[in-house]
Amino acid sequence: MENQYKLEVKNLDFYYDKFQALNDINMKVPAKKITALIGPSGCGKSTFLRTINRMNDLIENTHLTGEVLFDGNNIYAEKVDVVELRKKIGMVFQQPNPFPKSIYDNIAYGPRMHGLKNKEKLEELVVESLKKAALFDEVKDRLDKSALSLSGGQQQRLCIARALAVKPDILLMDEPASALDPVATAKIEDLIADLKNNYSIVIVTHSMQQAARVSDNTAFFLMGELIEYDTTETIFENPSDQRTEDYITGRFG
Ligand SMILES: Nc1ncnc2c1ncn2[C@@H]1O[C@H](COP(=O)(O)OP(=O)(O)OP(=O)(O)O)[C@@H](O)[C@H]1O
Repeated sequence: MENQYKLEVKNLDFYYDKFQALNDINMKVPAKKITALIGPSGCGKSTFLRTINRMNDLIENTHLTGEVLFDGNNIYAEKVDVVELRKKIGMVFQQPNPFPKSIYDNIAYGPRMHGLKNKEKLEELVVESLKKAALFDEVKDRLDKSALSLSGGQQQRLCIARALAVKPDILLMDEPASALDPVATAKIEDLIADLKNNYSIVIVTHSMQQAARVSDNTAFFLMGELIEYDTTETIFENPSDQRTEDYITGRFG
């Protein structure tokens, strides 16, 4: 049987110094689905997302207890190679953050770092990644131009292409469209829907409309706790917790 769940989070507590930002999170993330994380500002969505590929390791004075199983293996086990892990679990941030390099080099950077030297293979991979991120047609004549010359929406798709180039399994997205206008946002949402066929996606969003539009399952967080996690339809149409209902109907948050 193919692994039904890509990720299994068990009894996860997370602390910034003495402040507990996540409290006993238990959650299973299915493969090749889109899982949205929603909740009011400061409830721990981004913190939770960063625990999934150990980005929080980069923040001083943090610690966690519990487990995050990726394909059944605890990513916090001692022998885990974090660079390899982040290759399999890629991340796209709120602000597009291309390197100040050419479009081509932005995409080629990761594969090169992981040892791919062959020029033709690299080129193939760059083209393939740009196509997957629905950007190729717009940039194919200027791959040698600076990535910073692209529009915000194009830059974000470039960052998605860059994440795809190292062939991840999971894509983590932290409000990937919040810095973009509605047209660019729609493109990113279409792209995310498309990517679901091949990747498992976890997306943090402030926009409940966006969660409702793109995701299969939705998790509602409040003050560091996972209050309710169900199909997106259930969360938005028939939530079982009053706090979820209050949030999605706009009564707080
Ligand atoms: N680097 C940090 N150091 C200390 N505390 C932090 C740090 N990052 C986040 N926090 C705290 O942890 C809690 C959760 O923050 P987090 O950014 O995960 O929330 P969020 O739900 O993603 O919020 P938003 O929607 O505003 O981005 C907040 O109380 C925040 O102040």
